[in-house]
Amino acid sequence: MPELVLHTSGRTWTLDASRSYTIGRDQQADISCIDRRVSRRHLVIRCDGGTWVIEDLGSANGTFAEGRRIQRIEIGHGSIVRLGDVSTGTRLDFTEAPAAVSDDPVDRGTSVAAAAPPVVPGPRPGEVPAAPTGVAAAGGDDLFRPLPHHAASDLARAAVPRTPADAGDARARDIHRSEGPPAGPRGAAAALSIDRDPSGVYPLVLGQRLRIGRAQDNELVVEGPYVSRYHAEFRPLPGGRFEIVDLGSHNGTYVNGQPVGHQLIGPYDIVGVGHSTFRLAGDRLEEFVDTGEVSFTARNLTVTVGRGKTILDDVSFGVPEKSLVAVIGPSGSGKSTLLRALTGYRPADRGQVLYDHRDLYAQFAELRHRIGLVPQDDILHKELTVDVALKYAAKLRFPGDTKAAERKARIDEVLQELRLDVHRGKKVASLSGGQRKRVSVALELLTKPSLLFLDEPTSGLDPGLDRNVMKLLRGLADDGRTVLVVTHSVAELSLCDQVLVMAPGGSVAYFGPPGEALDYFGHDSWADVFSAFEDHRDDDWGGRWRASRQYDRCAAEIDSAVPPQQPGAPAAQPPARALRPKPQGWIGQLWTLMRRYVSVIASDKGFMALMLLLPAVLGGVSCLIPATYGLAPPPSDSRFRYNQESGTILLVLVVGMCFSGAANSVRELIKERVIYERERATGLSRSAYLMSKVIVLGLITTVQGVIICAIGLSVRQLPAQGLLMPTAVELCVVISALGFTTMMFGLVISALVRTPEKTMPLLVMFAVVQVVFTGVLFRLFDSPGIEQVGWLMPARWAVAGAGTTLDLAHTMPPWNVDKPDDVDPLWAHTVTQWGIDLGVLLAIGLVCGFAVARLLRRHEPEVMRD
Ligand SMILES: Nc1ncnc2c1ncn2[C@@H]1O[C@H](COP(=O)(O)OP(=O)(O)OP(=O)(O)O)[C@@H](O)[C@H]1O
Repeated sequence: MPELVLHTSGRTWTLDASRSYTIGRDQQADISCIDRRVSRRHLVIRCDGGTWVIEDLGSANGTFAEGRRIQRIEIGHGSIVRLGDVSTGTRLDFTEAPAAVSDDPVDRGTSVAAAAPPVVPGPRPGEVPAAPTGVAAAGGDDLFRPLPHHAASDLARAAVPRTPADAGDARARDIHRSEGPPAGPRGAAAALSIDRDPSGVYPLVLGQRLRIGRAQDNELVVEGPYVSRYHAEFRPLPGGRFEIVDLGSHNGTYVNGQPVGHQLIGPYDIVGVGHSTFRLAGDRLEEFVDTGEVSFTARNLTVTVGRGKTILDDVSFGVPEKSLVAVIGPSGSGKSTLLRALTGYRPADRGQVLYDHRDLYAQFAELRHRIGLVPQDDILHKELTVDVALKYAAKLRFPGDTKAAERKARIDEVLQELRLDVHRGKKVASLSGGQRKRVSVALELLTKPSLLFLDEPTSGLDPGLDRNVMKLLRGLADDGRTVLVVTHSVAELSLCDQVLVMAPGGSVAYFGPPGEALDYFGHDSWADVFSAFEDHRDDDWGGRWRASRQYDRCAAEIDSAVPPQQPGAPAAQPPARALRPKPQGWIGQLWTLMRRYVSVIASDKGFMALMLLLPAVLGGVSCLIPATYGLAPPPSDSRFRYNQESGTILLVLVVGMCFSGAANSVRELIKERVIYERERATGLSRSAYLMSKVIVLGLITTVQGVIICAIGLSVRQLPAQGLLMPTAVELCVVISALGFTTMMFGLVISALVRTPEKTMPLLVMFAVVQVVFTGVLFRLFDSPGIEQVGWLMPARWAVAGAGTTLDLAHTMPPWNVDKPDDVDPLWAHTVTQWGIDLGVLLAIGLVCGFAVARLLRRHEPEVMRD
């Protein structure tokens, strides 16, 4: 009986007549295929009474030969069969094995491969041409899985899978490797999806582009909140190769986790667009949509702080897909540290976090879009209504070309899913703790993350709400997400699939089903377990866990997640360029942030009133100072030569503006630090964020400056003419500039402190220091040390600027009556000096801006720092 040779997707099997072969997507199939259109057990090939036959095993999409669906046909040399689709389905070509082969099946297969490359028959009329030769064809073998070990050994005796002309193929791969980017992340990425079925397989027509995006007129429509309408394009290159080109997408196109503008794609490369990843497989493109059915594994995570103190100790566990995992443990056992390590906020010093076999730290730029994190504190502006808060969040996270209607539709969907629609018009501040937590979860769900982390979502909630929130999380996991929740509450652990128990010292004490946990510890209640942790803090809880039989089960899962190309690789940092926001998004982000900020301010009527009242009062109190000549010098016919009060009035105006400017901003960063941290991790631009504060607060402060001046100067006599402009206008410019700079100082304080309470003492200190350094109370110039410190003070330069306009040096009495011309050089009544004073004042503000940007960096997820 002649042996039959099967050729498909660049591979060849020599079939032995003494046995049958199943083909299907099932890993247990003799020949396992990953085309999604192929059923798990699609067909069987066997030799029946001396004739080779194919029998469809009731496949969903059918088996086709000669343009029609078949149930059973005889096959032989030249037969062509397609699986799943009549013209584009996976193609099987059959030829007879060459006669001159050795008796040994393995040798036989090898000799066929080496000596006689299989002859694949040409297409019949109506057939799509066979896979293109050359590079694209070489990648085609990936459509078929490596055989499971048991099947491989079994088949080695009878069917020898091999690529067409192995040597030539190897050469083709070498060419790919030598011409592509260096090894590293590329190799790591090759592990992706090898054991997953693609969600879709699309034919690539040689010479034709394939555009990917949300819009329906793309050749490949990809849905998702992170996909732009026209996102990226596979472009053909000579030689059957393809490059991926980003079409200016909002959230980027990634190759092996790194953002690219355009890049040549080889068969080992993974292209990321939104929640989809693509891989070239011969003459087709495989799509893998992340629907939450992915593994998530922590391997040997270790975090050390200070002088080598370990706060997370070799933590390993593997989270099954679509599961709810609770992390519990006594206070200080490293739960928050673990969460920060798992989400990339503070990567572990050693170890790996593997998401779908991909290194999260190395590929954070792309994978961050798959992660949702609900921190302990709310990540919404409490002043806004639920609807408005979600609207701004969606604007910041979705691509710029997402229509308002699309965003609204997603918001509606999420609100409905979390049963929040009835609360959508309410202010976040007016919601209960549990409802607020739901809104935070809703915000994170907007972008459909497949992994959701929550840090103590039930803290402060009563047992009923605790249960409600945990049930919500259970539902989210069931709907196709992996949810990991850090919690202090053990009441609802039974709702979870797994529980990770952290022990003092940051090691794992247990990981597994919650129902088996108490048995493992040998206690009746969690209170007893936690007491045992407390009483035996120095015990080796981690060692005990690793020695347990439950650990073996867990270890196997962890090992299976390791990508083969990068065993034991240290946690890598992503390249800085990966983290820079796209320039085209900057203006959009700034505009949205400014609008949101104005909405937040406008929604607080009390605060708005105070903002207007403060300068009005400060300007008003300056009017109470009795001054016959106001801010002007006494007239020449007066009996007075000097106007002492002019300095006092100026001091009150300047200090009032200092206080007002700094007070505007001193709480503005600290009060929304958690929101900033979270948004930064989702791609918010630091400079756009800072600029939004500077512009909005700058405008408010300028208005305040005008109010102070309008009230404070309206009742005063002023010198008839300023240096460049009318005196009042010139003074107003300087006072407003002072407001801007002190506002920037306030931002420095706000970025510096760790708690809002610390802002007030610092604000008071700042204001008092400014009073001292105005240069009006005592002589500052020619006082070594003090003079130089004064140069750092905005008030010093503001008084100087106003002083040049008013010619304060000659209006106020001299410091030394014997030397009336020994005047402050910064007060010289010249246009140049006015320009210098104003310039330095603004320059201090600018320096403050850089300082704020630097300080903000400290509060960002470590992987986002650039
Ligand atoms: N940056 C740091 N420097 C020094 N020690 C730190 C640092 N961060 C955390 N720690 C210490 O590491 C340990 C673990 O802290 P972590 O906040 O992760 O614990 P936790 O289990 O979340 O605690 P809790 O349940 O009280 O929130 C604590 O002892 C903490 O003091």
